[in-house]
Amino acid sequence: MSRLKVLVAGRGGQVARALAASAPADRIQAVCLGRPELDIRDAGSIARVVEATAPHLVINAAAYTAVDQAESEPDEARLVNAAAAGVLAQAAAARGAPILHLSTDYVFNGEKPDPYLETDTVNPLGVYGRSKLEGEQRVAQSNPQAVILRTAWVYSPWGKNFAKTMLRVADTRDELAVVHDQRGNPTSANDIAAALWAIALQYAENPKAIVPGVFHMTGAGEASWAEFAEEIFAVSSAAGGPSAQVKRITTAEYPTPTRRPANSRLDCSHLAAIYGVALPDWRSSTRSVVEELVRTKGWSA
Ligand SMILES: NC(=O)C1=CN([C@@H]2O[C@H](COP(=O)(O)OP(=O)(O)OC[C@H]3O[C@@H](n4cnc5c(N)ncnc54)[C@H](O)[C@@H]3O)[C@@H](O)[C@H]2O)C=CC1
Repeated sequence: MSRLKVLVAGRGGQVARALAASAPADRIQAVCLGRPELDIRDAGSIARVVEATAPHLVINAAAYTAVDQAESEPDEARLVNAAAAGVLAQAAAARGAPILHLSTDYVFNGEKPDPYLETDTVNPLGVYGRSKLEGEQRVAQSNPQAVILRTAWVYSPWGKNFAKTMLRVADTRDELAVVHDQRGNPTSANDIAAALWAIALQYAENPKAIVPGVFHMTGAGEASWAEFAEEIFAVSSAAGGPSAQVKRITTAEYPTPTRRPANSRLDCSHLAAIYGVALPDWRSSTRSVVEELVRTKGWSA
């Protein structure tokens, strides 16, 4: 194959922007589309775009990601994250194209004391997690070459994310209360993009390289939200950006519309074993994203 043509759905999102910024242009032609040209809720829009772009592979980075808001918009969350994801996967399958589909750590209830394996029982605590879980099932049923990649705690220089929120709040406050009893894997959208391109390139080399299934794909290492915030402020302060004192609190002290899993750490060894892909440690990636945010004052955007 000369150049692999990849359709990326969800253009404005963190992962889609990271994909657009890092596509290896000599080997991959990335066509990144979002609304209004590609609205994945609209099967006609998917059909038109897939016919016009004729992709060899599809990446679904479009999603309804407002975790708390999903509790009051369950139909919309389900439409985007489940039904639409299935239709996109089916449209790819009709062309013989694999789909790389992103999912979430929030498919788990967080009661396991250790990092979750792909074989562990799923049991989402809220609407968002349930809609993403149904999306996994629909995508897998609709495309025999579906690679479902569960990631977590995504941050980047773009869009809405925890790192930007911390810097924005620290710009005006000296102290910040952050929960310390939820543990997970902070994951840079840039690292997700690099991993997705690595898998796509394996397919470009060898069409038999796709191993379908569910894979965990997060930054290496782990943190609580409070530890993540502390690291963000340490890097920011060293780079001359805003920082604040972190007051470690419990989830009970910070109620939200959706319950979050106390433990959402994912074991990523299956991805390493099958695709040879492992994401860097979250601290090194946090450093580069926060330094960029400080350089560009990007937290205010
Ligand atoms: N942000 C996070 O912390 C986490 C994200 N994920 C998953 O990773 C993937 C990427 O997440 P992010 O890039 O952070 O999300 P994001 O919210 O930054 O981007 C999602 C994009 O999808 C677009 N979109 C929504 N509905 C659409 C539709 N009907 N048609 C076309 N585009 C539509 C939005 O406009 C947005 O640009 C998603 O599948 C998400 O569920 C998983 C775990 C954590």
